[in-house]
Amino acid sequence: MKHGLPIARPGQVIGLLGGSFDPAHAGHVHITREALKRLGLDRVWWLVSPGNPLKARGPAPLSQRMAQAQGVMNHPRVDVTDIEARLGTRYTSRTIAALRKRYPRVHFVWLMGADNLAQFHRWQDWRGIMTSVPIAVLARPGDRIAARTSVAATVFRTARVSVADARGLGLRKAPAWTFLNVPMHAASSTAIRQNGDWGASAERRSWRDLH
Ligand SMILES: Nc1ncnc2c1ncn2[C@@H]1O[C@H](COP(=O)(O)OP(=O)(O)OP(=O)(O)O)[C@@H](O)[C@H]1O
Ligand SMILES: O=C(O)c1ccc[n+]([C@@H]2O[C@H](COP(=O)([O-])O)[C@@H](O)[C@H]2O)c1
Repeated sequence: MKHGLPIARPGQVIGLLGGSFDPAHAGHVHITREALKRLGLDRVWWLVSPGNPLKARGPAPLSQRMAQAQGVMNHPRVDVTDIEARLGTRYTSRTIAALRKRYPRVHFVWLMGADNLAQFHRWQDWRGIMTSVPIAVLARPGDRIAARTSVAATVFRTARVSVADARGLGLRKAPAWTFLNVPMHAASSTAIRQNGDWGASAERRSWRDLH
């Protein structure tokens, strides 16, 4: 880590998995391993978000989510980071712009579950994200059809890369995205929270309180 940011070598292909991780679970681990394998990534960085701009409910404190995520994700090529808090960014478009500026010779790939592609067109400057980094979408139970018929998938249909070519996704010029129809994992943070296994005593703050 340099200035609290991970070190990356020029030419490396790094997957970015942004999330609330409130809490991190086996589904996150599963898609991370699948992305490493199927996209030929050198590393994956988990970006534990200070707070999802679209979620009204505030997450558990960042330090608590970071510690829990570090306990769940144990892989030599994965870094669990609080990059967005360090950069002072919340919106993905700004995070990606800041990372591309700091790591001009690194190839970033944005990773997300199918549920996020379905509502991707609600993200700030989502077209700008699409045209700045390649994106890999990973199957999630219940969300495959919504993702495939989403606004983003429709608008950028000609930029879709076949699974057969997914290994080279990170070196492609954006817009370029692929849908990885990986074996699905049903874990979700919502279900864990509903079971009362996480964050019952966590101090929760709304996203607005964080600003
Ligand atoms: N089981 C899963 N399969 C595929 N993708 C997943 C899975 N769980 C999470 N993801 C993806 O990981 C990223 C971070 O997810 P997040 O931290 O919001 O977890 P979550 O389980 O979706 O949380 P919540 O239930 O609170 O919305 C998102 O892109 C999400 O789509
Ligand atoms: O930039 C946006 O407008 C935006 C809107 C919603 C979600 N995101 C990002 O999407 C990632 C997944 O969020 P979440 O809460 O579903 O885990 C996380 O990195 C968020 O910061 C980003």
